[in-house]
Amino acid sequence: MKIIQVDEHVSLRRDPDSGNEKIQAIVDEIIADVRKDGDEALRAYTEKLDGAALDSLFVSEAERAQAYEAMETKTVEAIRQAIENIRDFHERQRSESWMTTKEDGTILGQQITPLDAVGVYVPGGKAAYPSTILMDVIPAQVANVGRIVMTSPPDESGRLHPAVLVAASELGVDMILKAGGAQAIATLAYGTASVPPVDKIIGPGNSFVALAKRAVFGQVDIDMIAGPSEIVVLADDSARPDYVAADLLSQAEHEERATAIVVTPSTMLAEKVAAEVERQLEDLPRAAIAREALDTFGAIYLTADLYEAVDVVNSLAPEHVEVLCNEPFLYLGKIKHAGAIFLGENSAESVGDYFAGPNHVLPTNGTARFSSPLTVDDFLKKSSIIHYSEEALAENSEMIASLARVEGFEAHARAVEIRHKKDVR
Ligand SMILES: NC(=O)c1ccc[n+]([C@@H]2O[C@H](COP(=O)([O-])OP(=O)(O)OC[C@H]3O[C@@H](n4cnc5c(N)ncnc54)[C@H](O)[C@@H]3O)[C@@H](O)[C@H]2O)c1
Ligand SMILES: N[C@H](CO)Cc1c[nH]c[nH+]1
Ligand SMILES: [Zn+2]
Repeated sequence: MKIIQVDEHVSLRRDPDSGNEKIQAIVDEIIADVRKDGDEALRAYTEKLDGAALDSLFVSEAERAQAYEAMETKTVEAIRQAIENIRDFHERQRSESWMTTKEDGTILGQQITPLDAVGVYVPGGKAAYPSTILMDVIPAQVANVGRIVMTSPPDESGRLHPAVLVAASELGVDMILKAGGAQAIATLAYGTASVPPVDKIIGPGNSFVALAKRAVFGQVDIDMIAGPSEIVVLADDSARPDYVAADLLSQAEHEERATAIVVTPSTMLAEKVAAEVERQLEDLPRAAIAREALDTFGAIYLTADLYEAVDVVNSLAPEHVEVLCNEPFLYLGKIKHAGAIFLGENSAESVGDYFAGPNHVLPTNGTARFSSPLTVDDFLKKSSIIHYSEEALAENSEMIASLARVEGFEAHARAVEIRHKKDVR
C-alpha cells in the first residue's frame, strides 16, 4: 500500500456522474420499456441480462424449502441471532406521534404514519447479500410498513441464492420477485400487471441500479445512492498491524472500487501494516479484487499527530471509521463525520456488517457530512396536526392577517377574518 505524508486536501469524494452517460442511456431505455410493456419487458430483460428464462416471476414455496435444505444449520442460527440483534437495536429508534395542548384550546402535534408499500432491492450480480436483507427489511418491519416487496436478480437457472431466500423467509417476506438491475427498479416504481407499485425503494446495487433509483426518484422516494464500501482506520502505536490489515482487506474485498485507508501518526505502524497487507493477501480468495481496490483507492496517510489524524478522518467523512487507538472512547465527539464508528480492537467492521445491530446501509462518498445510516425513520412519514379554538383564532387573527397581507395574499387574510364576522353567511 502507498504510504503518503498527508496534505490538507484528502477527500473520498468522487464525481458520482463521471463516465455514467452510457449507463444512463441504457437505464432510461429499460425504464421506458418496463413502463410500456410491464411484465413482458421485465421477463425479456431478465432473460437478456441475467440469462434466466423464467416460468414464474416470483419465488415459490418449493424454492424456499429447498433453500433451507441447502443451508447449514449453524448459518440459519447465525441469521436468527443477527435478526434478534438488529431488531433490538432498531426497536430503540421508534418515534411516537405527539400532541400538545395550550390554555386557549390550541392543539398542535405530529402524527407518524408508516409507508404503505416499500420495495427492497437485494443485489445479486457478483455476490449474495443476505445481511443486506436484514438491514433493509427489519427497520421497515419495526416501522410497520404495510407491504414489502423484495427483488433480486436470479442466476441463469432462474434461482436466487439459498441464503437470500432463507434470510427473507426468516423475516416473513412473502413477495420475492426474481429481477435485478434497472428493470427491477422500474417495476417497483411504476408497477406491472403482477407487481403493484411501491412508495419507496431501498437497497444498494451497481451503477445500473443506482442510476435507475435516481431516475425514478419523485415517482417514488429512495433511501440513498449507496456507493462502494469505505473503511478508514484511525490508529496509533498501540494498534496491531495484523488487525489493521485484516480490517482493510475486509472491505477492499467487496469490489475494485472499494476504499481502504489508514490514518496514523506512526511511521512504524504504517510500514508494518503495508507489509502485513501483502502477507494476508497471499491466501485471500478475493485477492485480485482487494489488490485492485487497494492500488486504486487505498492509502496509509501519515499525520503529524493524532489531532491532525482526527481532522483527516473528518475531512474524509467515511462510511466506516475504526478507532484502533489507546482509549478509543476519547475520540467520540471528536469524530464528527462518519456513517459508523467502531471503537476498540475487538470491534472489527465485520461485526457491524453482519451482527451487532446498527444498520450497515450507511452514507458513502463523503456524504456522512450531512446524512445518516438507514433508520426506522426512513420508513415513516410525519403529518402536522393543527387545531385552533375560537378563542385562539380571535386572539391571533390580526397578526395572521397582517402576515398574509405583507405577502400580498388578501384571500389568506380574509379566510381568517371571515370567522369573526358572524353575520356574514
Ligand atoms: N453499501 C452497502 O451496504 C452495500 C451492500 C451490498 C452490496 N453493495 C454494493 O452493491 C453492488 C452490487 O452489484 P452487483 O453487480 O453484484 O449486483 P446488482 O444486483 O446490483 O446488479 C446486477 C444487475 O445489473 C444489471 N446489469 C448488469 N450488467 C448490465 C448491462 N450491461 N446492462 C444493463 N444492466 C446490467 C442486471 O440487470 C443485473 O441483474 C456492489 O457495488 C456492492 O458493493 C453495497
Ligand atoms: N460493508 C458493506 C457496507 O459497506 C456491508 C456488507 C454486506 N456484507 C458484507 N458487508
Ligand atoms: Zn462489508
